[in-house]
Amino acid sequence: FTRKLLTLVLVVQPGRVLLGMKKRGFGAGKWNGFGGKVNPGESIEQAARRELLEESGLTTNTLEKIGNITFEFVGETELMDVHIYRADEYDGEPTESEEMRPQWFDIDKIPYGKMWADDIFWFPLMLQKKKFLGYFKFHGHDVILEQKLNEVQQL
Ligand SMILES: CN1CCN(c2cc(NC3CC3)nc(N)n2)CC1
Repeated sequence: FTRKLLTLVLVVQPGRVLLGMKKRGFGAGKWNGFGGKVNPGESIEQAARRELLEESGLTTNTLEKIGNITFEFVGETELMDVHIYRADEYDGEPTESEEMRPQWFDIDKIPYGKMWADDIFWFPLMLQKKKFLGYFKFHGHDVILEQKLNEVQQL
């Protein structure tokens, strides 16, 4: 298998989380955090900051590494290696971009039915500020065939 480095940033405030409606490309039509690819010569954290700014208009001083999930898709040889961060503070105003339409969601109204199927499993850990390692094997984009998710003390 080859691994593709990807980032995902969740901006969390007391009682609410900022999600973006993906307008095009991979995951279009789903609510998600903000993220993308890691360019050559960029650290994963720098890539996460860049994508947060590009996709939401926000910057942050408090990017906490909280998770790492590997995704396998049946029949594909490229794994997705998603590095997940939490930002508890931010600067700027959530701004729609070409990629994303941002919206705040109350924690008890997170639209899991309109998000990637894995989110319902690890969001609760993210919201409790736990750190985790995960592995999800997908058949297509909607069916999880296998999953592993473990809390860890450090990433
Ligand atoms: C650049 N993006 C960032 C986020 N990302 C994913 C993937 C994902 N599940 C995988 C089955 C697709 N679940 C969430 N929540 N985010 C993919 C790549």
